[in-house]
Amino acid sequence: MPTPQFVAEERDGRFVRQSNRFTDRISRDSSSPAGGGPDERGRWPVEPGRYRLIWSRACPWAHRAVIVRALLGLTGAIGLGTVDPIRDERGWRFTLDPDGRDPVLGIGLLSEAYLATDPTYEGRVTVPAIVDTLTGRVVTNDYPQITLDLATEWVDFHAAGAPELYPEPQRAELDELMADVYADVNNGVYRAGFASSQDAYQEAYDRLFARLDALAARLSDGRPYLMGDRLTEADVRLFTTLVRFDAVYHNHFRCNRNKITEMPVLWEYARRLYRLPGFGDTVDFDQIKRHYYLTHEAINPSGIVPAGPDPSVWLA
Ligand SMILES: N[C@@H](CCC(=O)N[C@@H](CS)C(=O)NCC(=O)O)C(=O)O
Repeated sequence: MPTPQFVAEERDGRFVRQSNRFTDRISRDSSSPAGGGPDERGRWPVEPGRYRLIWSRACPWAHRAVIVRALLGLTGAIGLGTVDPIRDERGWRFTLDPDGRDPVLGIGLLSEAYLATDPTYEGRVTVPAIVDTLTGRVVTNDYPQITLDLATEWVDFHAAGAPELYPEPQRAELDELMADVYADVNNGVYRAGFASSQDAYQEAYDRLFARLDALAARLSDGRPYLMGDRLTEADVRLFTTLVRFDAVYHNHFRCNRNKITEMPVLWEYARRLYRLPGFGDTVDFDQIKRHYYLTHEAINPSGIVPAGPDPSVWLA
């Protein structure tokens, strides 16, 4: 049975994210033949049509992979399975599919793929996960690496004109920027929301808004994207938190110094991204809100899902 979400993941009132993951990779460097499993370094061969990305529309970490897959034109090369935004005590379920089973993998619960990979697995069953359709095994749930590998290992299958999301000359700066965005923003909202002491909450809140102010200052020179004129992985990573912010984090996670709609530079930037193919068209506010407000009982015991905010502001 999967571990309940976020139990026992704290230290001194501070929320600590799990680190155990499946960390194999799909790589151009794999020495395995087509149809083969991982090589001695855990590298699976790049093969269009073979792998299936499993996501929840609610999950910001999984959402990044879906945006990157769309931006790079990999929708035909890598399949997509969608779990129900509401986990029950068995974890993520394919209840949105006919007969409650993923039509390609034939499983009803994502945990089946995890246990097929490692029958002794006791970590969290998380999305995103990339599953091998030939064996039903989880290749990776290592979400930071998944998107970087889509950008760098799948280049032979990118659409013509696809953006270079992780450009070599900018990697040092990008890595530093993405580390800050992760610590203070992507994970920062969770650190505020799941803090169980006032001090831990305050620290996360302060760091979150200091970082958002710094990001707004960075964008205030008129650049369209964080790294300048070109869209990169950093924009994808920031977007998935910004798009959930007013609907969930501001209220549910008490990140309420202000809404994103009240930060003019960030709001304009977020809406610019929202309008790009792959971004707004992969956002589902209903599933996002139902996931957070219905499954974090400790934070929202009534299970009431707020009616607002009006999502049409994103397209105004
Ligand atoms: N927890 C993952 C990141 C992805 C993640 O947290 N996904 C969430 C959904 S947003 C999940 O699947 N949670 C299920 C659980 O923690 O049991 C990790 O740190 O490796």
